[in-house]
Amino acid sequence: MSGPTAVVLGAGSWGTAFAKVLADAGTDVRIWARREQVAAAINDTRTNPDYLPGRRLPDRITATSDAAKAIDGAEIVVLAVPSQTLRRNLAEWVPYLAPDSTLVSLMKGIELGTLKRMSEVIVEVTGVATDRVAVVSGPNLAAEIADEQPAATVVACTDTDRATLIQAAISTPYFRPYTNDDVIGAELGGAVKNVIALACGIATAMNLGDNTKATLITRGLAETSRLGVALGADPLTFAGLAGMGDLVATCSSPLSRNRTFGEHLGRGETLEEAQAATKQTAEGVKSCLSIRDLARRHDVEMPITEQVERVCHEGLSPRVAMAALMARSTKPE
Ligand SMILES: NC(=O)C1=CN([C@@H]2O[C@H](COP(=O)(O)OP(=O)(O)OC[C@H]3O[C@@H](n4cnc5c(N)ncnc54)[C@H](O)[C@@H]3O)[C@@H](O)[C@H]2O)C=CC1
Ligand SMILES: O=C(CO)COP(=O)(O)O
Repeated sequence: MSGPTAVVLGAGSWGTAFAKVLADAGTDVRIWARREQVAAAINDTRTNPDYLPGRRLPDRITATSDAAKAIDGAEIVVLAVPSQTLRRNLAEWVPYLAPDSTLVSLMKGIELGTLKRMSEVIVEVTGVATDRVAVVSGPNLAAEIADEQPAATVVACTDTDRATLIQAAISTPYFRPYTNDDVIGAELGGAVKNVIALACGIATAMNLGDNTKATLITRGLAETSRLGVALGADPLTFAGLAGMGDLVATCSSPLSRNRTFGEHLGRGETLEEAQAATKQTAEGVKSCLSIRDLARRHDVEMPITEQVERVCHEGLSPRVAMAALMARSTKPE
């Protein structure tokens, strides 16, 4: 059975793995790659050696670096570029969008300066109604999904029919999507967990143990929920796949780019040294700034995010940051 046609804009590791999920669920998929050589490699070798080496991609996937060709006629338009470049990329793609297409965000970040969530950026740049935008977020480390290891995710959309359409388009024996109408909660869960994963990476490199990491995860979830509720999210979302699920996966996994980036910082490297050592997007490094600003704007306390921002961008030593967290005034849980 053939599903709707889809385009995935962005040939990074999650964009490519997600295209495989769509294809395995019976959807014909085009991938847009920024670099022609990445598109050619996908078409010629059925792999994406730069971002997802060693995983064979289904024949239903084709790739191009021509955005107009890629988007033409697609009913599902999946956005999988780094959060901070979305606005610029999307502005170029608007003319090619089909009138009733569903725009799906895979991105886990908050825009610098505007402090907008990715779905807000999408609505602002394209002018589409909010209910045409869906967010897919959950414990979905790209390499594990590409290896077909069982995992679940959340499809959040205010339009239940669209959420169900996307759910059907990505349901496979190894990928199990749940629908949810809490777009704000799903996006905040995804963005803030990257910052907490940086903290867990820092703690790992400091040789701190599982109690410390469980404390960061749990109190990280508390500050995520506080911000979410202030912005109108359903607190229950944070107990689900897009909240706790993704937080636990990212904070525990050596596959996480954010946690790995945190390890570089925890070993005493500067931001520049850590950046030089990593090729892929660690969204939390920039989003810790916008999340901190969002928290301040809404008068929400986010102590872990504050300390991660200081370590990343103000050169604070991880030991001083950890001591500052422990020295906060005592309070009820
Ligand atoms: N990799 C993962 O396991 C997961 C990633 N995500 C999220 O998905 C989003 C995309 O991440 P990945 O695919 O992992 O990224 P990646 O780091 O593997 O690749 C990023 C992609 O964006 C492209 N890119 C970089 N700068 C660009 C620009 N200025 N304009 C257009 N394209 C540009 C790169 O060429 C590459 O194709 C991020 O927000 C990430 O947080 C979400 C779930 C899982
Ligand atoms: O979002 C992710 C897993 O759900 C991937 O996390 P990283 O971007 O830290 O690799």
